[in-house]
Amino acid sequence: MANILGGGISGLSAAYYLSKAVTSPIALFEATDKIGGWIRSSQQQGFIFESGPRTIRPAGVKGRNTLKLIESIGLSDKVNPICASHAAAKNRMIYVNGNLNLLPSATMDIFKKLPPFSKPLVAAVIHDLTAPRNTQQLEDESIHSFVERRFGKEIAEYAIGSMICGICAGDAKKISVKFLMEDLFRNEQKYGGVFKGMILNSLFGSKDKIEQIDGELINRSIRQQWRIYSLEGGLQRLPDSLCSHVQQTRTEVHFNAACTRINFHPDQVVATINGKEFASKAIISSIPSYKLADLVREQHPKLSQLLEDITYVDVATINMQFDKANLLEIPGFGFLVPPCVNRPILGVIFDSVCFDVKDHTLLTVMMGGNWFEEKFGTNPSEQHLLDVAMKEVKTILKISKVPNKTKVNILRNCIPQYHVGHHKRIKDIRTYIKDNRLPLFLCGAAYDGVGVNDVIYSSKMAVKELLKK
Ligand SMILES: C=Cc1c2[nH]c(c1C)Cc1[nH]c(c(CCC(=O)O)c1C)Cc1[nH]c(c(C)c1CCC(=O)O)Cc1[nH]c(c(C)c1C=C)C2
Repeated sequence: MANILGGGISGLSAAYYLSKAVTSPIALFEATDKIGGWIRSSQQQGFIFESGPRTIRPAGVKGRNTLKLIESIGLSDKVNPICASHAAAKNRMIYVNGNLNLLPSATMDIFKKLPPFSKPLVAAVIHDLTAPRNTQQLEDESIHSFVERRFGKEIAEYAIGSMICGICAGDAKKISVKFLMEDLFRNEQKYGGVFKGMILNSLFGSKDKIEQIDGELINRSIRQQWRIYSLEGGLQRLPDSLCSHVQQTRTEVHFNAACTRINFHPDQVVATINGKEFASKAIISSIPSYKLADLVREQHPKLSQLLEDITYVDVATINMQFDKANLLEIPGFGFLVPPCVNRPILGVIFDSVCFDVKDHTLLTVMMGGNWFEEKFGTNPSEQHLLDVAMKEVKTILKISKVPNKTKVNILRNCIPQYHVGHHKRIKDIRTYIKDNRLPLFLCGAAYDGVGVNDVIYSSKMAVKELLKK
């Protein structure tokens, strides 16, 4: 039926959705000896170190879709939720002007003047209501320039600059507004302002039909007001369990099976893997776009170029475990450092707060992203990255104790960057595939969202598309 390339969470999800719909055997090819992609949890003397993603959001259609999948593979009782009243859900900070500043968490906070902002956040609403409409009908722009025009410079620099770091380790001055705020961007174009658009849309706008996904775990997440959740034993339990599940439902998972070429023929598509040819009716690709670009270059150079134009960044994550509890002055999710502050780190996650670890303090320092090479060169040593991380922890969190255990992870090309023009590029890629009738179905982080929920949902959509043919 179809061969699947890539054994990260997206490829495994594709195998899961496909195996639910068809009875023929499915083959999944993973280039390395591990499944799970960037989701990697390791046990260190009883503590869990996550090198990549560690939590998932339950909200929205994509969030509910992931909960449904988790329930259906029997992981409901392994979910560790963080509810609305938890410190990790309420306290998020940004480091500006030499201080950790709590971001507003309650509605009434928008009327208060909270540093580092020089005015109450309600001033940003007034700014939007009074700022002129952009007269040029832009197809796209950077999220920084859009937010600066509509809500003012401080919101763009501090709030959006750091948020984009926390989501894709990217530069808000390069990332497309459509990455996070497509509806708000359209509101301005249609109504002249974001809030004007929100009000008019709620009164007169047509309501889009939202996919209904129900389930016991979803109901529990709503009842208990989950904000984020992790899994007992670490997030890697998700790809591990998904892999066991699909292996029991007719999917053959091949390890150390890197694809080196894809050849499209009139009635089949052939993937060359370790020198052997594997024919199928279709291919679902969940591998990074730059890797897929190499595989199709010979037959489809134009498609290859479009795929190659999606750039990726490197992120270093440094896990630290201190043999002492309560080293943090303010318990919370952690803090982000906006790029305008120009420090060598992007942020720090307070893992011991998020995961209720008593007696010890666990942190993860995030570094690099869009600024990896600028700050650390092309090939920094693990020791150098660790030294920088420890120095920043000492300066910002005033923790001068030496960590008992550390782990440095350098994640090369881990997050795709949805730069201005990304949506047009993705449209061009899909148009090319359609016009050339290629039996190629795309999922993964490169196209329609970089989060765990996004990539699982992208696999569901890729399978849906394949089954339509
Ligand atoms: C390896 C670093 C990652 C950075 N962003 C992501 C990864 C994997 C992906 C990501 N992180 C967040 C989102 C938003 C939606 C969501 O699914 O929650 C996405 C797509 C939010 C987020 N940011 C940080 C954390 C711990 C989370 C929760 C989700 C997760 O566990 O990844 C902190 C953080 N992430 C990055 C940086 C630089 C950073 C800074 C403190 C980059």
